Amino acid sequence: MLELKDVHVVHKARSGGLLGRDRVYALTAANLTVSPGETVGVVGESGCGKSTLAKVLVGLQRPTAGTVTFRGRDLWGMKERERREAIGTGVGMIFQDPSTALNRRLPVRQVLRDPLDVHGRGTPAQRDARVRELLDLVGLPAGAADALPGQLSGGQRQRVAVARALALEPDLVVADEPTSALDVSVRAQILNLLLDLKERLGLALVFVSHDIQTVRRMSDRVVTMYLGRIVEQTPAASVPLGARHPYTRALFSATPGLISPINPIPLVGAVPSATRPPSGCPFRTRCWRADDVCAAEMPAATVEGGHLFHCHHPVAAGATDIELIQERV
Ligand SMILES: Nc1ncnc2c1ncn2[C@@H]1O[C@H](COP(=O)(O)OP(=O)(O)OP(=O)(O)O)[C@@H](O)[C@H]1O
Repeated sequence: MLELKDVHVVHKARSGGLLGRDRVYALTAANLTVSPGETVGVVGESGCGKSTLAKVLVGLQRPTAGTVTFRGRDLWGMKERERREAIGTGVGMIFQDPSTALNRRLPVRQVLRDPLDVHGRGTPAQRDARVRELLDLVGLPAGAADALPGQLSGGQRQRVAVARALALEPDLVVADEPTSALDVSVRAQILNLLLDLKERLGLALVFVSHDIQTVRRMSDRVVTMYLGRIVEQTPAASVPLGARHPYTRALFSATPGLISPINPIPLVGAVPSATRPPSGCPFRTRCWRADDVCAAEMPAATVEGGHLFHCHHPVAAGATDIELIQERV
């Protein structure tokens, strides 16, 4: 349904740098396919390019290089009007903070009618009916239509954002940290709503989150990003012990409540700057398995069934955290 091929996004550095020429390598050589009905979870530390990937998927970020194919057509080869129509009706996006994503001056009714009006869907009466249907779909009372977003709770606002994303019956919803701005008490409700809607409507879902436990629980496939690169794609059922990339293992090991809450595999040092990524494998400066080969060459993809990873020295499938910690000593 949606495919990224060798997609790069390079920004000019905000700081400008020497002569203003510094570049930020936000996304490098990204290859990703999203199939109908599947849930893809994206994990990685702050600044690794998760939001950039999400924006590329929903057509909000034009790649510096590479192709984005949506329903068999090159998204950035289309005329602007066609692209807006294809993305506007085919992909819904849910942002982190519903307070900023929704227009505060418009009542919920208009927030939800807006995409229907823009894309000329149905008669005015049919649009009103669709608004009622959408509120019902996300578990809000019909009376919520008259409220301004500011009069709703954070959880209710995010329900409105979910309803808006679904207004035009997309095949794919991309949710970028959809619960991180919400109270802990309502996070589970929003996640369950997303899962429920996904099942009922047969949606594909791309779910970006810092909360890797949740990603693991919600997804069919876990995509690990590091310094702008997709370094591993693992079937969620085999995460974490089946993951082969040392970074995925370290990331999941550091999550309380997973396999080794007491002795996580330590991630030594900080993530290098995205303006000067290391040569070869981007993770090598923090990897206990790295050697000269890792510094010389970016590892090609190894594909084993539905599992893909880029590593010269992958961890054995099933290796325990304790075994990996011992390797480091
Ligand atoms: N418009 C921009 N101009 C310059 N640099 C940018 C821009 N947008 C993102 N970046 C940089 O690109 C890199 C990737 O950013 P991105 O927001 O995609 O990461 P992220 O994984 O979503 O981070 P977080 O989890 O903190 O939201 C970062 O180094 C970020 O500072």
